[in-house]
Amino acid sequence: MASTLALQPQAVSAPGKVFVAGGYLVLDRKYTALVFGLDARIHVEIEPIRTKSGVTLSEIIVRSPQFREAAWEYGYRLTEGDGGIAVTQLRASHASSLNSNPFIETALTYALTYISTLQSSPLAPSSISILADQPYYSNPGVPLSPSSPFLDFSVALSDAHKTGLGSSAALVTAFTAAVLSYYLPREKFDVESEQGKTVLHNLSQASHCAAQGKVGSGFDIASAVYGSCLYRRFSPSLLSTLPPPGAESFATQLRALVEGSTWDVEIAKAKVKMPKGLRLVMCDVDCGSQTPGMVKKVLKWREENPQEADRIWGELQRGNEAVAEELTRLATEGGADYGRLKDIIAGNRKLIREMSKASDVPIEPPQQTQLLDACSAVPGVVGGVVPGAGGYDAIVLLLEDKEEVIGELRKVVEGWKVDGEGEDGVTIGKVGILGVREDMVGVRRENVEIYKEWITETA
Ligand SMILES: Nc1ncnc2c1ncn2[C@@H]1O[C@H](COP(=O)(O)OP(=O)(O)OP(=O)(O)O)[C@@H](O)[C@H]1O
Ligand SMILES: C[C@@](O)(CCOP(=O)(O)O)CC(=O)O
Repeated sequence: MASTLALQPQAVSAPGKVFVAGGYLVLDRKYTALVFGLDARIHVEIEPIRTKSGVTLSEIIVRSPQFREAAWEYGYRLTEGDGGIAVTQLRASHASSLNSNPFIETALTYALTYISTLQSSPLAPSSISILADQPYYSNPGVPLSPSSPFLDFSVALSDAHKTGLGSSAALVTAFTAAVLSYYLPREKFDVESEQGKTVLHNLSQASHCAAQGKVGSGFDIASAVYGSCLYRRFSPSLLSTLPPPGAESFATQLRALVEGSTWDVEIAKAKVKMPKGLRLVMCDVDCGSQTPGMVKKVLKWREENPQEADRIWGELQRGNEAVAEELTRLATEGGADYGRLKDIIAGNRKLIREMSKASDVPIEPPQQTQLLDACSAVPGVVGGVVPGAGGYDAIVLLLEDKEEVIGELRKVVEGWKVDGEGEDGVTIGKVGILGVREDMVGVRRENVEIYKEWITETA
């Protein structure tokens, strides 16, 4: 498959997220979430395939050069019956095993299929590189050169320790945007335009859900596209009638879904601001315990105790909106009296603990209560919460953006030690401050030059 037009290299990045308020509630459209985009981004660069040998390859090669054995080669072809573009992973050699990456494979299938509905010319082969900012993983890494912003982690992706910033959502968003920007002319897709963002959001939600095999609230894709926002989810039924890739009419239905007006998602960027003197800090908590099934268990509790759950969720929703309103008020009117904000956050934490207890799910378990209380007592720290679904592995704090406040906070968290295990048998280990803060900007085009040293030719 060869194209007649010379395609220009493109690069796009999308931010990670921290879910400050509305975990669980946001699964129901009645409620909203307060999500902040972070200044940690996943970058995707795409360019024509270059081979040392000069041989023409008709495939799309995706690499994540910061990790070992992280290359995926795909063949692709237009299917019959309007089933879209079928993507097949190829083996690099007979000896190598197939190491699949469902997020990349699905995002590629959906993006190429959408493109195929907009233009009939064959899609030229390409080479795609993924580069992630350091805070996504807690593994130590080394820069390729002193000026390089990206680290070589020297491990396989399966050995990367994720810090929970939403790597798959930022990846799917940046990847989809890069592929669309590369193959489509600007008049058909412009990542900087509102229409372009809508298409990107809808397409990325559809492929991220398909790759995950479940329909979550989609807050992570929304913040990867739009940055910090107040988010009301789309109706999950929107995705239920889409046929699977390759099935009859997948391509037409995907385009209709992505461009259609049925999306009832609400993204309010204007309702979320960060006052000038404040910032977010995230702490990663080293903890062996994973808590699968938390969402299922909370939803079951809600189903079985509708009155109690409605009361707690109603109060939490008001508290969550109050956080957004107070932040916006402080950002607009100025002032440095954070007393009200402190009270609102403390009130929300109380409700979260109530929900934890009632559902018997460790959303804010006692180990995290101790850590949050200690951090909140540091002068200049307004408050903090367990982000997203909660659990043992992270906290997020709102504090005055001053060196001395971070310095004092660092002393508390880095010396943090819980003696013995909690009643639930879980011990939390080392706590570290992640090198991230909030960022209001979502997906954006990048200069392709910054990735040069990471891009390798194909043999
Ligand atoms: N740098 C990368 N290169 C290629 N694939 C990646 C990269 N980072 C993440 N991924 C893909 O995303 C998957 C991780 O996604 P997952 O949804 O489990 O976690 P997350 O989005 O980082 O975390 P959370 O939802 O807890 O915030 C990896 O298994 C891999 O397929
Ligand atoms: C519990 C939930 O509301 C938030 C999960 O957030 P996180 O994966 O912990 O960042 C689930 C969802 O919104 O899809």
